[in-house]
Amino acid sequence: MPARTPMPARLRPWAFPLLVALVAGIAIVYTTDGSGVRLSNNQQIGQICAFLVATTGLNLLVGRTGMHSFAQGGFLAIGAYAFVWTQLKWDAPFLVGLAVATIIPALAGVLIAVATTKMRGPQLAMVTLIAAVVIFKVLSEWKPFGQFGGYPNVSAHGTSLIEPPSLFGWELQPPLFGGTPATALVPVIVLAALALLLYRRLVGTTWGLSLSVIKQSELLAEHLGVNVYLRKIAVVSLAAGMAGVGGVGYALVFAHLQPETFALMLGVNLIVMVILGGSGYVLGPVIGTAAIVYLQTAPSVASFVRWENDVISDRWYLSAQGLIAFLMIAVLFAMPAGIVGSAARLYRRWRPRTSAAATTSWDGDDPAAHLFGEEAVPTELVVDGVGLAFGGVRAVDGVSLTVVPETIVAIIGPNGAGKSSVVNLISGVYAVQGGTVRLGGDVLQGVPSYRRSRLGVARTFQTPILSPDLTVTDNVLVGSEQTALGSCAGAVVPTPSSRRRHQRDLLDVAAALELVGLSEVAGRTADELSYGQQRLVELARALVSRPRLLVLDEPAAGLNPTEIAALATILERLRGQGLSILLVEHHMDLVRRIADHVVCMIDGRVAVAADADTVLADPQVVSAYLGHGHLETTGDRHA
Ligand SMILES: Nc1ncnc2c1ncn2[C@@H]1O[C@H](COP(=O)(O)OP(=O)(O)OP(=O)(O)O)[C@@H](O)[C@H]1O
Repeated sequence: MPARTPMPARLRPWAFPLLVALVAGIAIVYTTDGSGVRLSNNQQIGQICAFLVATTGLNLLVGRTGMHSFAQGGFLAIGAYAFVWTQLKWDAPFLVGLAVATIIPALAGVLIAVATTKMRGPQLAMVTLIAAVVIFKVLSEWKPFGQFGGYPNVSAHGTSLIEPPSLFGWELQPPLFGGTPATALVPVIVLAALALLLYRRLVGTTWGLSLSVIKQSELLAEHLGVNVYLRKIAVVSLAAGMAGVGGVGYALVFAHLQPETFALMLGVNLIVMVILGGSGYVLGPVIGTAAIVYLQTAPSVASFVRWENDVISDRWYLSAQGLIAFLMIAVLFAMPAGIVGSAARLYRRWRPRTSAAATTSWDGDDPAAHLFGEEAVPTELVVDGVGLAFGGVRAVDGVSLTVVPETIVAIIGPNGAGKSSVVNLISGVYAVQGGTVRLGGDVLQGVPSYRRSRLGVARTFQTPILSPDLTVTDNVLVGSEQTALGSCAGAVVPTPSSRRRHQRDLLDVAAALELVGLSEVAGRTADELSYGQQRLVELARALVSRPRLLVLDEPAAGLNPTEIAALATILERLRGQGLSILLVEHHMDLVRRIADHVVCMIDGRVAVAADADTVLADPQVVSAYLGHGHLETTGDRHA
């Protein structure tokens, strides 16, 4: 097979914006041409673009954050009504109307996100479904809003046709008559293009990547410094604002509001568009939205339905909606990841793996010194008399230990001794029941995990938690310092400083990957890696936040002897940089080699604490291990 020429790295970031600009340009030229363009074609294109803004926002929720919301149709309706209000009541300029129609649904999104913050899965979906119904009822039946729902040219209903707004002195004519230039479609197409570019930009930033982590594990997200509560509110609000923009597009295309358009089915349709196209992929909603809008309005579908009624059966009436539903079920049955998702998976199977390249490679001297050299603040961890009980089980009973900078402390002990519970108390999974935990001058107890992470605590888990579809680089990048507003604003509107920060983060990722020996696989997706490599990705992710304390829960579990030796070398290098390292470990060879101090726990208490040789020779330790397994564990307990 001839070698494929990869696109030059310099051009790669421009490929997608150029493609979007090209397609948008063609759509604009076509719809504003006027001569002979069919009204139905213009309305189809306008409707696809209007809905696409909403479905792209929804993709952030469904595809990225794993939150299934039926309220997006309701937010679109709020945007449409708010825009029409500003036009008919205030005679406001177009951009003012657009801003109002974005902000009001975004605020409604905040309300719904706050109300549903503790809900997940079906419960969340149900509440958003009810919200969609309530929004529809209020808008269509409450008089102040209901008056905007009308049908053009039907005097019995009165008419609420919106006068064409003007933008920069340019009248935005809706596609109401065939053959006229539909100038109103220009902003609608531009807004759809901007929504796609925003999505694409957002998901590559630390802020956007954190959404994928929330989908994977909220616990992990908290441990990476993400305030999950605020981030979910932010993403629901952003998606709702985008739905509002979609509503403006809808009002511009049809120049009036037809209340039944915004009924519950709209929310259902929007979510189906995302899933059918391929949730989590930028092109998913494009394909899904275009396919469903086309099918719903295509004359060929109507003809088929007529043919079915006339020829096959007049006893069974197959509606266009019914036919589309059948088609969708068939497509999803064949392609569970949606059209784009399944195509992407096929492509990945076929693509030569060498094509995956890192965006930034490491060409410095010492990656450990890059990450920790200048800014490292040696910090001592002091755990003093902490306790934890689960019902009647005392998992941790008055445990005290200290990790001074530039040392590795290992906690060993038989299964169920309370080792992981101590780690969980330090990282904030559980609240301590008595005792204190301090890192340098900072008191950690009572502080949520995301703040502990920002104070310098980084940890890995017994079983690695990675986002399988993301590249190794992205999986590590998400460990970079997470701040709330700054990173969101920088993600939405790129500034020179946010760009510099992103470049710096990518360089840190390259350094961390070099340090753990994974530079070669930086561009691969996490699910292409071996188990041992996945553990090292977790370690790299913990390192890019430049922690002061590194806590590792059984880092050698599942690794082969060569990988364990490599891990030992990495940890020794990190110790050399002044880090305080605490690890829970069952591999005694590793403990013997690297631990400066060993704490053996038995039944929730510290039984012995000293250097490795002393602890491993202690009769209590020997008998506790003999009771539960082997002390000289050279193999892998989990294998
Ligand atoms: N979430 C929980 N709910 C109830 N009991 C728990 C929970 N987590 C731990 N325990 C109990 O607390 C005790 C200590 O468990 P822990 O996982 O801390 O032990 P460990 O030393 O880490 O064991 P292992 O080496 O098997 O990981 C055990 O009796 C365990 O059953």
